[in-house]
Amino acid sequence: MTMQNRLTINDIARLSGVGKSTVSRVLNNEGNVSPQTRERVLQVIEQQHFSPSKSARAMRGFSDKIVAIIVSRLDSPSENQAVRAMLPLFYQQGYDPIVLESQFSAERVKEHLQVLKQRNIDGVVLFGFTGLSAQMLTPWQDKLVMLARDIPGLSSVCYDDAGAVQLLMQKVLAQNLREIGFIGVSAQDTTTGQRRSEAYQTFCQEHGLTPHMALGELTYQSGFELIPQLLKSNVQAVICASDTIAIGAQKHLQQQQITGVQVCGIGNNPLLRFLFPESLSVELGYGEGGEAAAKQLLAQLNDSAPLQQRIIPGKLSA
Ligand SMILES: O=P(O)(O)OC[C@H]1O[C@H](O[C@H]2O[C@H](CO)[C@@H](O)[C@H](O)[C@H]2O)[C@H](O)[C@@H](O)[C@@H]1O
Repeated sequence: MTMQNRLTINDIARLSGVGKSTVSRVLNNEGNVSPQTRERVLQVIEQQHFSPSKSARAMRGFSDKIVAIIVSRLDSPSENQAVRAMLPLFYQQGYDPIVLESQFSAERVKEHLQVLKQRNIDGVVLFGFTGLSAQMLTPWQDKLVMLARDIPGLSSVCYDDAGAVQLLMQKVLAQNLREIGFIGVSAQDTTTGQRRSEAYQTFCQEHGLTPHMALGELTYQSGFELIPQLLKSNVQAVICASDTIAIGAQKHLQQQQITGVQVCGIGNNPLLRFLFPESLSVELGYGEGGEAAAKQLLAQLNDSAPLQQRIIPGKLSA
């Protein structure tokens, strides 16, 4: 346990030679404290790396109920949709949400969880990813819901990765397009990578189609740079593992004035619909997933509800 952990407002008051209420007034930025005293208290707070506990926060009029949302990327459109859907539910129940970012680093998640434990945070929604271990997360199982990934022993809300690819493949095949390419991401990413790529390959095998695959990153740039490889194989349609990748692929086709290639994505991103309305996409249920994760976490925290693993079904967007 760190020094920071053990200190209370009483300790700060003692070390500063003032009363507890004075420390509280300084923390609250209220008047009625001389500049010298305020300076002294702030110095002690800084020296001791003091941060007020949840109960002290409550004393200062902040909510005593806090949930953390650990996203993988703050600039991810899909994660933003999910976060936006969960926020109103937390607010309704009097929880203040705080947002942290993992950048797909298990080490960073570990650090975040350590701090959240020290701060006695009520619960966590974690956008999961490959590389997170059950060992690290199981101690949190009663107060954690994972989104986009499942780990045995934890509540989770996942998307139907394989189902989304199948929906798109069926749709383009029904249009009698048989040269279908795929732009995916590395199989080190279990869901967006491995599951979606495998669904594509399996579908090709089952329907006697020749696979044409290119793998890159979760970026516009990847779609833009990889589609030329598939065009060399005269593809008539390209399934992209995400709408972000599909936007990049469409941008290339637009720049090169290539028409007649049906581009498909996954995620029903409004930007893809706005820029390239001729694209096909699957509504994977990010909003629904965010809502489901928030509801599950609140049920665990408020009613000790049992852990639950759920998969949101996707549907072709209109
Ligand atoms: O371009 P985006 O809108 O960010 O969508 C790309 C994919 O993002 C999500 O998957 C990635 O983050 C997940 C955690 O949220 C992680 O589990 C997964 O491995 C990453 O690929 C989202 O879940 C996918 O549906 C999006 O396609």
